[in-house]
Amino acid sequence: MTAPTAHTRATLITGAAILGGERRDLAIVDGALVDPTTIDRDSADVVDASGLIALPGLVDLHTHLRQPGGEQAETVATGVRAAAAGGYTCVFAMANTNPVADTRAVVEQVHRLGQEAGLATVRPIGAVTVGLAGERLADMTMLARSAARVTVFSDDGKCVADAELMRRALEHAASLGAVVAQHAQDPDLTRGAVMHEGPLSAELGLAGWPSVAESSIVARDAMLAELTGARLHVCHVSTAGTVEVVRAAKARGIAITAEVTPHHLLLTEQLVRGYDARFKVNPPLRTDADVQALREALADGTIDIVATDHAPHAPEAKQTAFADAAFGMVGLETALGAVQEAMVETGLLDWAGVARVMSTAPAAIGQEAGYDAPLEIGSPAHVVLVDPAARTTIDTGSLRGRSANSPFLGIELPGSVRHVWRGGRRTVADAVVVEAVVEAAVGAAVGAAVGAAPLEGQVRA
Ligand SMILES: NC(=O)N[C@@H](CC(=O)O)C(=O)O
Repeated sequence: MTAPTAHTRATLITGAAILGGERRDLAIVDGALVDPTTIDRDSADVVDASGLIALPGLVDLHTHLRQPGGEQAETVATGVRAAAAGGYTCVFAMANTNPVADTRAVVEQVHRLGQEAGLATVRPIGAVTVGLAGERLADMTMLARSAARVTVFSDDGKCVADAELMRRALEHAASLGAVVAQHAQDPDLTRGAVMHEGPLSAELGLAGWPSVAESSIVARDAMLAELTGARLHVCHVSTAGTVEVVRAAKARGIAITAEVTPHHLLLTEQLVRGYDARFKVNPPLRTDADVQALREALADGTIDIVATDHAPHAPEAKQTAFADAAFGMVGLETALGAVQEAMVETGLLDWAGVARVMSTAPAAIGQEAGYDAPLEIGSPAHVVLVDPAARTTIDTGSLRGRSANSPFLGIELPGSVRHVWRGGRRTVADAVVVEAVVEAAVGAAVGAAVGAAPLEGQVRA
C-alpha cells in the first residue's frame, strides 16, 4: 500500500467560451475537471483564455501511424505529436501497417508505443482479414481480448469486398460488441482508377473512379448490418450518392455510422488539374455538389463524425507521375481549421457541434471512455483551447509529423490550437507541443521537397 499522494498543483483556465457559448472558468486537479470555485487562485497555474474557445480533446477514429513497417513516413511517436498539435487527445491507429495489425503482437506493440509517447491515447484498430488480403477473417476475438482492447476492426486501404466474408465479420464483431469500419470501394469498379470519374478525368486522361463504386458497397453493407444486427461504420464518405444511402439506412433503423474527412469537406477534383500527387487520395476528391452534400449531411447528423484519414507518405511516394503516386494526405494538424472553414464559418455547425463530431461521437463509436460529458465537472481533463480569430498559413512548420504531404501547404486556414491538456497533462502550450522529440529538420526537408501549390479547387463559403 502506498500512502495517498498530495494533489498536483491545480490549473485554472479563465474566461474561455465553453464550446463557443457561455464564458466560465475551468479547473483541473489530478487529471480531472473540478469546480473552479474550490480552487485557491494564488497557488494555481492560471491560464488566461479570454478570446479562446474551450473544446473537449479531439478523437480521431481514422489515423495511419505507419508503425510498424512504414517508419520513413511516420512513427507512433511522430504521429501523436502531430495529433497533439492538432488538438487530438486520442487517435485510433489503422491496421494497414507492415506487418498488418492482425496479431496480438502488433496491436499490443502499437498500444505500448502510444503509452510511451504519451501525447495522445493510441487505440489500435484490428484487421478484419488476415494480411488485409480479404480471404479469411483475422482472429478478432484475440485482438479484442488483447491488452490493446480492440473495439474497431477495419481493412482500411482495402475493401472487404467478399459479401460472405463481410457478413461473417459483422456477425463476429457483433458478438464482441465491436464495430466494423468499412473502406467502401468496389475493386471491380475501380481498377486502375486514380481520380473521380467524370468529364474532368476524361479531359486529364486519368482513369476515373465512379461514385457508385462507393455507394454500392455501402448499400450492400447496410443490408448486411440489418441482417446481422451488427454495427457498421463507413469510412471516409465522399459522394452525394453515399449520403443518400446512409440516410435511407438510418431511416430504416440500421445501426450505421459514417465519417467524412476534412479534405472531402473543403476540396474538389479541380485540384488534380495540375497533376500534383499531393491531391491524390483514396477515395478521390469529388465535385462541388458532393462537397455541399457532405457538409449538409454532417450538419444534419446523417454523417456522424469527422475523421482525418491522416495518411503520411515519404516524398518519393508522391514525387512521381500522378497515376503512379501513393494515395493519401496528412491531416491531423489541419483538421480543426478545415472544419472551422467548411462548417463553422458557413453557419452549418456551431462549436458545440464541432465538439460532437470531432470528440464525443467518435469516442462513442470507438468506445473510448471519458468523452461522454465534455468539459463537465468530474470528467477527465481533456481540454483544447482554440483561438478562432487566428489565421494560419499552413507550411511545413505547421506540420509536426514526419511527412508533409498536406493538400493545404501554402493555404491559409482559420483558427489555431493554443493549448491542450490530456487527462490533465499539458501536451500543447502556446501552440508548441510539450516534451516533443524535436525532429524539425526532417519535416522541413520533406516539406521543401513536396512544395506548395495554389488551391483552385477549394470550395469557399
Ligand atoms: N486514404 C488514403 O489515400 N490512403 C490510405 C489508405 C487508403 O488507400 O485508403 C493510406 O494508408 O495511405
